[in-house]
Amino acid sequence: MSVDRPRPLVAGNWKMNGLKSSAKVLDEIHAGYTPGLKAKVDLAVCPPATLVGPLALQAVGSRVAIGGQDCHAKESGAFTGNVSAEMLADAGATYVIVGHSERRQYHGEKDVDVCAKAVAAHRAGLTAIVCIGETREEREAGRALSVVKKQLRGSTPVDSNSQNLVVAYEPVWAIGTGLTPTSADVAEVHALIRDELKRLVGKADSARVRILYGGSVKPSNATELMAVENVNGALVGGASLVAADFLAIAGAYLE
Ligand SMILES: O=C(CO)COP(=O)(O)O
Repeated sequence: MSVDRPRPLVAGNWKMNGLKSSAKVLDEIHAGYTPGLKAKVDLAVCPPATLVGPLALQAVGSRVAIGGQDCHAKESGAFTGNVSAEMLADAGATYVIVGHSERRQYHGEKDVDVCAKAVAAHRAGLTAIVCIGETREEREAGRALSVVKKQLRGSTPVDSNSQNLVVAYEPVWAIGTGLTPTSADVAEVHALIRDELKRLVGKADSARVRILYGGSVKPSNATELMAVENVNGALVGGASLVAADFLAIAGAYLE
């Protein structure tokens, strides 16, 4: 293994799912995060904002990191309903997802907004998981690479480095659909992201940034997807709600 190859990260995005009773899912993840798995892969769980504090307390000492799913660009103020990166950090989060396609689609977030949120994450000491990915129409029009490149450039703050930035490639058409790109297509996009990262974080650090694949990752396809060059883990939606499935996906790194 090359010295520079980043340690993989498997992160669960619970989206708008999870109640207090979901603590048991985290318990099950703790129980299954064996020393063998800990040696190979980092785990993070990104629950809804209401559960960030409780799950972060529950996760103390477990090496499962907790993250938010979005943050406001400002530290505080009159922004009813929003949560700042500082609040997430205060609640015990160490990651925050920004620019998820569901935020871009349903909340009209543009690259510039995503970048401002990632800046906020860095200001608060959080690692930003910056999400990018093309729609079905864009892929069919042969524009996947140019869309991903533009989103990455527009959404990544200049102060990014391999510690405070994770990139998640999530083709919109693969999210929640059971569809996944071919390994060759994933490899092509991840190679482009790696190459662009040279410009964004510098050549030396670019090899250490974790680039996750997301979109219908399941235990049944994790081994193939995680083996693709420049794939350094997964951002998992639906399958992360079931501890056994989430752990089985992470278990791809034991093979
Ligand atoms: O959007 C996703 C993770 O952020 C992927 O969701 P699914 O794994 O449910 O397709």
